[in-house]
Amino acid sequence: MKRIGLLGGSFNPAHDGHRDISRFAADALALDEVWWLVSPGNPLKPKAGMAPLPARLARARKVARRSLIRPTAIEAQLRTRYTIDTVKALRRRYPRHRFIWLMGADNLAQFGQWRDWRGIARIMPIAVIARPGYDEAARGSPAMSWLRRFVRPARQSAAWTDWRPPALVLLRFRPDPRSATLLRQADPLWHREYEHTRVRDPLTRRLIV
Ligand SMILES: Nc1ncnc2c1ncn2[C@@H]1O[C@H](COP(=O)(O)OP(=O)(O)OP(=O)(O)O)[C@@H](O)[C@H]1O
Ligand SMILES: O=C(O)c1ccc[n+]([C@@H]2O[C@H](COP(=O)([O-])O)[C@@H](O)[C@H]2O)c1
Repeated sequence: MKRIGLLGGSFNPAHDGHRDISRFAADALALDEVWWLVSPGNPLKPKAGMAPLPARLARARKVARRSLIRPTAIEAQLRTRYTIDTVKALRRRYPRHRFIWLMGADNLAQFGQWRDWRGIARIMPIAVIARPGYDEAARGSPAMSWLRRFVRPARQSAAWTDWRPPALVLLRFRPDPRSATLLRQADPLWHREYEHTRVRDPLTRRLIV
């Protein structure tokens, strides 16, 4: 049985903030691995400005080097876009693993707009990582008014495999202001470097095109 954190994202591009929050969360939650689910396309985000999936996965692999992080584009293979479908498919495919959903506070602020978000929370525990500028919106979010009753103390976070979902834990590490938006502003063509890179998905061994 492996304990796995799932961090879904556009990773457009992946950055050291993703790496640091993943490592902190792995520590707090005693995780064996953190899988970065590099999304073929966030259903709520416009396609414009989204770098190609192979470039986003290649960059994520580079940022995640020599760590317990495994970037994957498995949603492309599962043909899932909505997180509810992804988490159901992953549980079927890996019945021996235990999964916890990880997300930054900005995602919790929007969580009420995700398809069947209560269903997601009923499937696996959720750990939310504080993020500068978003914590108030997250605390007051529509989803939080339902999730609040399921909050567990952060000091118990390593015991998450004993929790019966819904269960939510709020993790606070050193606030990390890094974001993909800032990186795109500094270098909108960051993905050029990966244009001719052939990238294999480390989880499925498939070539990503
Ligand atoms: N600095 C950070 N602190 C906390 N959580 C973060 C941070 N950066 C990213 N995350 C979280 O990592 C996951 C993937 O993030 P994503 O790929 O959207 O990167 P991003 O930096 O938020 O991108 P963008 O600026 O384009 O929205 C999300 O759950 C997001 O909340
Ligand atoms: O399932 C949904 O309705 C849904 C709506 C918006 C975002 N998500 C997921 O949330 C994760 C974060 O996305 P992003 O683009 O904010 O990095 C990523 O895994 C998306 O697939 C999921």
